[in-house]
Amino acid sequence: MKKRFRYFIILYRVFIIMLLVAFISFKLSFAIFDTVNASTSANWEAFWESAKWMMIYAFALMPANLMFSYIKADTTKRIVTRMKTDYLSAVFEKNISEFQKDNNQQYVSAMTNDFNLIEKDYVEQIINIIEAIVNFLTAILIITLISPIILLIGLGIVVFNVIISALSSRPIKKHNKERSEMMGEYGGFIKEILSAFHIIKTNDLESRIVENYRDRSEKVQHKKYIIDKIMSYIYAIQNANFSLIFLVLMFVVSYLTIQGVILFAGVVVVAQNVDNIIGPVSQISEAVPRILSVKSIFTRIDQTLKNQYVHEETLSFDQLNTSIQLNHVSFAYNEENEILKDVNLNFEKGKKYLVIGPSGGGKSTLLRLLRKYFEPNEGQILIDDQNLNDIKKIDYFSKIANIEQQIFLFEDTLRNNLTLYKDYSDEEIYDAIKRAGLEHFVKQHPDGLNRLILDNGKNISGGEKSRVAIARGLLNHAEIILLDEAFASLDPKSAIAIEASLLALKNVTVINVSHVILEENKSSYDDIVMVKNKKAVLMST
Ligand SMILES: Nc1ncnc2c1ncn2[C@@H]1O[C@H](COP(=O)(O)OP(=O)(O)OP(=O)(O)O)[C@@H](O)[C@H]1O
Repeated sequence: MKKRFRYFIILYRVFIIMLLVAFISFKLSFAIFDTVNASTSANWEAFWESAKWMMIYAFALMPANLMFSYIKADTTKRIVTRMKTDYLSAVFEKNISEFQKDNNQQYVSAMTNDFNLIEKDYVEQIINIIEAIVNFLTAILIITLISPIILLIGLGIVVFNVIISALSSRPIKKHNKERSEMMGEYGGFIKEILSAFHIIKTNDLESRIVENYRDRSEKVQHKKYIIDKIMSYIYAIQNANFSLIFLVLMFVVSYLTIQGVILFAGVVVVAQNVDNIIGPVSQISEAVPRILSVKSIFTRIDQTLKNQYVHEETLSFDQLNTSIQLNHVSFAYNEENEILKDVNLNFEKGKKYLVIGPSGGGKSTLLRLLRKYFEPNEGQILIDDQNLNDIKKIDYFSKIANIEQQIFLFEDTLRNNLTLYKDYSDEEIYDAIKRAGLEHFVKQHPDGLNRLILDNGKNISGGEKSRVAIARGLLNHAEIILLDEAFASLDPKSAIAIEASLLALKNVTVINVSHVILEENKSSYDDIVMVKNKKAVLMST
């Protein structure tokens, strides 16, 4: 979110069209001046000529203003879309380990509530300020040409209002920050109750949840009420200020007319342009506190995106040649609880390993280290003698397949869920489908590979989901397949068949964490790893 300036380069379009509007307004003002002047001096010829130009400029102003509104809306859309897209890309820059520690709701909240506020209170207000400045300067120029003394009054107004704006933004800033945090938690709560829908209904928890929701909603609404209340005080002060400005300006103009410094036509033009002094000052006074109040939201968003731990990865990785070696590896998620201590293991290329051990013993943790989600606190994981920490994620991830019990499916076709949007021939896809035991599933549906998978696989069974994940891994031609309870939701017959096909893969290293040992395939493993009491040791099969 740093270097926000680059998002606003596109504002040149708004600026150009605004200059056009300002130019026409300028010409219109002087056409009015000439028309009134001609009428007071009873010069018909000059009157018709200037009246003609007055009409031309007045009509030209309509399409110019329309174009301005269009460009303004289009520019806002482009800036906000770019900011949102960059935000999501920055989220994907986060380390997996740090992302897992965070509450995901903060990202959801940033992409919804925070960006709505940024659009309304930041982007739109910056555009309003450009519009206001151009209008203000045009009006000042026009009035200065009529009478320079009014320029001094105009500048006085600006200074006064900027001070008021800056002072009034302070309380709003604090409340906006608190509201944004509150919205994050509120969104998390809503997500939670919707995902626990069936548990709430079957356990008769509706009234409790509704009450809890009402309390939280009340707090959120109350915060908005406080912000609105402060904003109304600010607007009231500003309105009083503007009325005063109008009176002062009209007093000065009337005085100068009596003194003979300004013509009557000048009074008309000043009156016509007073709005363009007061309006922009009002717009700027309203926009500045809103823009400043968004600063806290940007700070919060920037913090959510920051990786606490940054390690530069320098090594490329094309293929596994010999082994994956754990050298005195120790790991803890937090200081109190060490999960693995001084683990030494060697996974050889092409061999098949079954990882077993008691629940909570650290099997999945071992896999997470091998998947490069986390780094060992001590010791090293060496991939062909190169430290896994230094290997580029993009290279490494393209060579491993992760198959887990929890499988994520996109709301898209079966084909895209299998290929993960990469290019594979139909032959390759059908081969993976066959080996993963998905043939019947594909054939039974009239749309075949184009059948639609709904909302994370709501319309398919757990076993079918597992097979999709396995087919993905096979299709990816991964060199290292890491499985975590991948067969847990399969019937024994399918589990045995799929496990056997994975164990038959040549040159592919398979590390399978599983509670269940399928006796039929046990002897096809090269080694069994027991993870227990913070240790991981090889046992013979
Ligand atoms: N992200 C995490 N943060 C903190 N502690 C964690 C985290 N993930 C796992 N743990 C803890 O680490 C220990 C090992 O967990 P792990 O999931 O590796 O065990 P496991 O052997 O795979 O267990 P199971 O067979 O039940 O899946 C457990 O005590 C668990 O509570």
